[in-house]
Amino acid sequence: MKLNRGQDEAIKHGNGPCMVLAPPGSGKTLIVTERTRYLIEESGVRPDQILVITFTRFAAREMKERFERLTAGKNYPVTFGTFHSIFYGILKCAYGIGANNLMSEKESSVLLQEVLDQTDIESTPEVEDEEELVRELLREVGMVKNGLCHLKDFHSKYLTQDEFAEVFRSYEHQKKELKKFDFDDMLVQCYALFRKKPEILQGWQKRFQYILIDEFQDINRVQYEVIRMLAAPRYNLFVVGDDDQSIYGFRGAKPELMLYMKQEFPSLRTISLTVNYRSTEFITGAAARVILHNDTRFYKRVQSFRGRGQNVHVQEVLDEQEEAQYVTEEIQKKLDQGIKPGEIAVLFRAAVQARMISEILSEHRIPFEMRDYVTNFYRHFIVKDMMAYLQLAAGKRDRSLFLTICNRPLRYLARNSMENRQVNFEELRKFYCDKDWMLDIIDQFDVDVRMMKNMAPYAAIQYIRKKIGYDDFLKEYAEKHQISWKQLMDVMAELEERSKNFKSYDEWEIHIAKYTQELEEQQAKARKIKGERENKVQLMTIHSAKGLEFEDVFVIHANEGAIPHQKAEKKDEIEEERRLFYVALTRAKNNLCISYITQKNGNSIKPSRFVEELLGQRIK
Ligand SMILES: Nc1ncnc2c1ncn2[C@@H]1O[C@H](COP(=O)(O)OP(=O)(O)OP(=O)(O)O)[C@@H](O)[C@H]1O
Repeated sequence: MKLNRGQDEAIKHGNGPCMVLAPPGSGKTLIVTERTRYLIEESGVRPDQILVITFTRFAAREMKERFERLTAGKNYPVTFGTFHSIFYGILKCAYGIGANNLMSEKESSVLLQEVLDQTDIESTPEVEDEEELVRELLREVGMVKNGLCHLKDFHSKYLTQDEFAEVFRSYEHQKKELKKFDFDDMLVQCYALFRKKPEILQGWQKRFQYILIDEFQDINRVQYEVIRMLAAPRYNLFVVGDDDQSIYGFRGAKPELMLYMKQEFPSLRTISLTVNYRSTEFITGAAARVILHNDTRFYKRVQSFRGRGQNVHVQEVLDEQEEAQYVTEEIQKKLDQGIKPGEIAVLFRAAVQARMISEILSEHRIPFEMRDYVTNFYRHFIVKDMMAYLQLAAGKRDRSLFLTICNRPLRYLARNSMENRQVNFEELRKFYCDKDWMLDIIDQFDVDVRMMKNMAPYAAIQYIRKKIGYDDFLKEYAEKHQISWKQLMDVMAELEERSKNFKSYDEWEIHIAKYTQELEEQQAKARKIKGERENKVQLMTIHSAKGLEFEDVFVIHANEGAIPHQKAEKKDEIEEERRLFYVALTRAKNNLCISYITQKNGNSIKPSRFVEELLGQRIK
């Protein structure tokens, strides 16, 4: 492979800070491995003094493998790792913490859920269910830590300032009591350690005299600060990145730190690369037309090394079903032409958008692999409410079931009227014996539960919605929390549709347990690092596709509300969505197909503004 001038210059950079700014497919990863080899073999740097940092375990492993292929058989002891793995190693040496001190994502969620249960905080705006609220709050807790923010300066999207502070403090306190560290603590604790113990910092500065970082645009404040301390006093800091591919703002990434570096290190050498070796001209051109609409970016010139290639294809389809059929047929044609399944990717903004395509691919017996977490529909709060009603109808009387739905719709039943593990209507009547109007409500509640006793799930759900008044409750809920009522009705419609397949609650319950187990097993597999992808079509979110490349890429569901995501409103949020779309387009080497739907649940839906930017025209 003949390196271009910019690549050669970057690889052979001497000492001091250097930043390589480069577009997709320009060989950034290649430069990191080549430079590491160069430092050892040409500049005489000791391999154990070199630290190479990436953002994901997958990327770290791929980088290490590329380096090992490059330096076949030499087994240089260079340290490759993610920020987390490296900072964990440092904390391990300093405090002797071990794997049992680390909290898994699941444990963090459980703890945060417990913290929420100890407060009076109700389900809140903008999230669909408790599970999503926990996930979002954990992300916000992480943002405070990763951004080295003061609590008073942080504004939660979901809780008031006081509520968020209460949750944050309580979560941190209980975690400390358990002597546990979560994912983000690794960074914050390392930062605190280096500030408190200069002698420890000096030891690590001596150990890692050359630091190289890939995907630098994804760095957050605390990572930046720790690296700055670690790289001192020599600042042999070599970073590569592309501000247009910064897609982790929602987790606290600060691409502007790339700009900041220029001010902080006046001696910083900046090298810009311009050649894209991955994608054809049609693809790089289409991607460039889209990203030009972002204001906050470094200007870049990009040339394709590959020639014109095939035109980018944009396909309009009626709905998700038709889209999945279309993409599956196109994939089959590619496979018939001899393209390996692993060289084909289907990319989407959110994992739920893979539901239909995965079903149709299975029907056609096309092997595929999903990389992302798909939320379990049965964990949605509406579904949980319906299930609680159905269980009461089936004769169960657990307190938790009563607590779930006793005020959905509002019945004015207080928690302390249900003190026992098992609740019965007689006890409720006794509790409210001096309030006639409450007795009427309880009687009606009792009648409703008995009415549903012999109903099939579909009929029972109809009864809950219309006779008990659950739809009205949802309407009020949507208004109070300013969320889309239509979205809640979509969940209801989907649940009703699914309920038709089951004659009784018991039958349905068995199905849900089996489905949940299968989903969890598939997700546990997906979490493991994947190597071999040759034999399976790759289905993944755009976030997961970062850094990867494929012969053929299908970007599905390119619609307003999906990408840009419906929650993205502010200019910077839209710009991050545009960068995501850009990342998706630039994964393709030869063929790129983008599809959008025109109808969803009977309503018309618009194509993404990014598709219009790509085409250079409005779609009518
Ligand atoms: N000088 C070169 N000559 C030929 N091919 C090259 C050259 N430099 C890089 N490539 C090839 O271009 C492709 C993209 O390289 P690489 O994955 O390193 O890009 P990247 O800049 O890290 O991309 P991204 O930012 O999109 O993740 C790879 O297949 C790589 O082998």
